Amino acid sequence: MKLDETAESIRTMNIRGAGLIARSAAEALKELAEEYNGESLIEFTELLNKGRDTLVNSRPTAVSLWNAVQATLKNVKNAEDVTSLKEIVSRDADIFISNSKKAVETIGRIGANRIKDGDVVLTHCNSKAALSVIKTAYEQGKNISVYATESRPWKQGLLTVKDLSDAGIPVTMIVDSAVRWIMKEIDIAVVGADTICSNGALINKIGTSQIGLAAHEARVPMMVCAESYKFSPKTMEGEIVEIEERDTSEVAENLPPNVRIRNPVFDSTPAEYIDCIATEIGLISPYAAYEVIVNKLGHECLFETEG
Ligand SMILES: O=P(O)(O)OC[C@H]1O[C@H](OP(=O)(O)O)[C@H](O)[C@@H]1O
Repeated sequence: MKLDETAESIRTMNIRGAGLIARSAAEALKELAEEYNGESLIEFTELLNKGRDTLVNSRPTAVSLWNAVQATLKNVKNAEDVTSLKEIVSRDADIFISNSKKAVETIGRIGANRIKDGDVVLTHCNSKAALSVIKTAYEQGKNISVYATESRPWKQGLLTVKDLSDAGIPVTMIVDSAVRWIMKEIDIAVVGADTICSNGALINKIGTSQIGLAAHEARVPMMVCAESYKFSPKTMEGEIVEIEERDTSEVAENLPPNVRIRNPVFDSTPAEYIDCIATEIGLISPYAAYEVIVNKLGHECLFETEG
């Protein structure tokens, strides 16, 4: 798939889920590099930078996309010629993609340790990292069942219930507004992440903060499942994460013309509602987000887009 097609597929949500978006972006840059048949290092670098911008502008909220292109292009400056630049981008894309897949597996193993035999789990939207945790717990022989939210307006919950059902896990779908009513039956809420801020706040699918609030009220722990590239270095500089608002036709059509619709598709859950974050580098407190950004992602990535 050409880079422009990948960006368009991300925008239209044919490619979706923060981890898959990240891997697809790395793959698109790799293909762009491999297909370059010119001889100018400057022209090649400009092409890659343009590709990076096209990808990053396709969806604004999930920092996984930004971190993926940073990781793929971080050594561009070290290339001496066109051939070495191709090799560098191809290698760094492969490393990112491979580490990303391994991270989802590791998160499954670590997060599953927090799920007990007999637990009733609540999940939201369709997170590969959260599903890795739930499926690993089930594969460990734990007798669990799952409530999955519908996740309006895109109804990603339908993907989740199919996946869990295919794995043999008892699953019940509920509408998003049933979360607080059902919470009394829930032992643990397990959700994914699009972005985690330096203050530990979680940006995830719209409705996640209501789950956090209801779980907090009911003293039900909420575990976030997130690869380290879901943490945002940009928030360390005070950036406020842009919450994507998508086309209103996704919510409803043919309403009277004076009815306004809004379609924010992410929200922010404060750290105080989050029990723990299962990452590939361990189970951490949301208040350790700053350390993950500094130690795992590095300050360097903050400044690479400048100049
Ligand atoms: O990376 P994984 O864990 O698969 O998904 C993380 C998050 O990405 C999704 O966003 P969208 O459906 O692309 O808007 C959901 O918000 C999900 O929780």
